[in-house]
Amino acid sequence: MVTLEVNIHILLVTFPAQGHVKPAIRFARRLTASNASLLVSLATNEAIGQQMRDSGATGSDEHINFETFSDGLSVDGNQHDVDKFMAQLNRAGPEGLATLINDLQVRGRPVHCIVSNPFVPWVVDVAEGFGIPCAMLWVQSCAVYAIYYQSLYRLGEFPTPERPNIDVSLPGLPVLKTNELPSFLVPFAPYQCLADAILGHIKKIKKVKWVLANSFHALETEAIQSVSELTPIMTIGPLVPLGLLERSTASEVRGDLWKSEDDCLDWLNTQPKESVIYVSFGSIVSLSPKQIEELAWGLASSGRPFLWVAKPVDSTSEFLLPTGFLDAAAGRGKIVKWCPQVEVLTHPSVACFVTHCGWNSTLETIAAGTPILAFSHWGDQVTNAKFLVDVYSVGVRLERDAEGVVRREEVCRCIKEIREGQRASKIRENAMKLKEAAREALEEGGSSDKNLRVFVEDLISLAREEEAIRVRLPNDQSPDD
Ligand SMILES: O=c1ccn([C@@H]2O[C@H](COP(=O)(O)OP(=O)(O)O[C@H]3O[C@H](CO)[C@@H](O)[C@H](O)[C@H]3O)[C@@H](O)[C@H]2O)c(=O)[nH]1
Repeated sequence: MVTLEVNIHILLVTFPAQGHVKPAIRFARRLTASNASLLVSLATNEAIGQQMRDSGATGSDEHINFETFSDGLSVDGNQHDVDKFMAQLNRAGPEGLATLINDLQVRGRPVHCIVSNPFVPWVVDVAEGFGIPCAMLWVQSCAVYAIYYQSLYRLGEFPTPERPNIDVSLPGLPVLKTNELPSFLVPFAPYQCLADAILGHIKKIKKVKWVLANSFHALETEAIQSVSELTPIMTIGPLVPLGLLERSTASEVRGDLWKSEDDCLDWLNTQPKESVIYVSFGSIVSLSPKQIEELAWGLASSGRPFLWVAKPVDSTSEFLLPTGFLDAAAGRGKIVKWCPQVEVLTHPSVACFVTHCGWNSTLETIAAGTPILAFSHWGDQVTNAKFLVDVYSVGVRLERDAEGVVRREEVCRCIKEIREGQRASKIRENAMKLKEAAREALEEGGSSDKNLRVFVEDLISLAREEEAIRVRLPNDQSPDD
């Protein structure tokens, strides 16, 4: 391991959401494990910072420091109106972040590089204002990156209000129907502010020195090749705990925003091998009461044990299970509000995962080699589902009816399909091959390992140059003067 005379301090600014905090912490761990000269400060807004402290997510790690910046909202402020929240974050975030950077300088921790994940385009401007080199940690798939990039620059034909339903054909990707594109790109789709934020971030990509993607080459070879011809990208994933790939038993800072009900692992210990259906929709997706009802009765009538993460969207709402369901599923079903997903996915009792196909869940499942029942909702999830089912062939898609509901019969049909018959065997075989490919990407000399080293070496060279300039300059001059 190369060590430097100076420490290199990386400020990792994460969008305040579970699906962004988790890969950011895992990236921080990879960096600090790769070189003893690297220190990482992970920064998010005050509300999420508080939530992380409350759930014990900030755990101890001598090379990773947890910081917050102000977005002008109180820590217990209502963040559930996405439009208002994004507007506030865009308005107050830049000043809050600039204050934090100055404060770190005063505390003797000048920042050498800023890394941000998507949805916070203003971070690039703040970094530029301070003259600090900037990287983007892309926390979705490279295929999705390619789609957003080409939509931004209209490099292909995309749906418009006049022609909302077209097939989109882009190099290196399968033909995508409108409902397989990241939903923010579909005309009149909800959460336009998120489309603006993500496209706004990609627009600034020319000012960013490195784009580091949480993916791996063997998974997305063609998409990576085709997008690389347009704009540079380096895969450094999958950002999953190494224990998931059986490479290490090192403990991880888990980064959960909610207290995890770890005793579900004891319950899993009592279940037969490869029998349990694990069900979770990540941190943001909410199901309609009708959908909860259909899913519940589908699980109850599947005849199999299940572990269901039934999380209310926020502290003011409840997750209402249908009357009689708990009695019907007694002894066979376990319901929790949050679980240690990585441990669950690797538990020998788990047979398959009913997932919303968020990118972290997707990569964790791939790394665990667990077959998937794809139940996507919006954003990149729909594109991830397309790839999981039709390209990687590691899952089965739960189909919605004309009202947009996945009915109980469909739940049962898919559980049967992923467990029995020829397609099920092929899916299990493919899942094991992808797991192996994920392991290879991360092992020494693997594609993601090499890219991470390139990034770290670039940082070291930059720090050396800066140090050389500082030594040559008189004491009262900074390199920028
Ligand atoms: O009980 C649970 C449930 C989830 N998780 C973890 O929470 C994370 C969830 O991330 P993800 O699967 O990506 O879902 P979301 O939180 O919904 O992520 C949002 O952000 C992602 C990155 O932008 C997008 O890919 C998703 O579509 C978007 O919904 C994963 O690491 C899970 O292991 C737990 O630890 N315990």
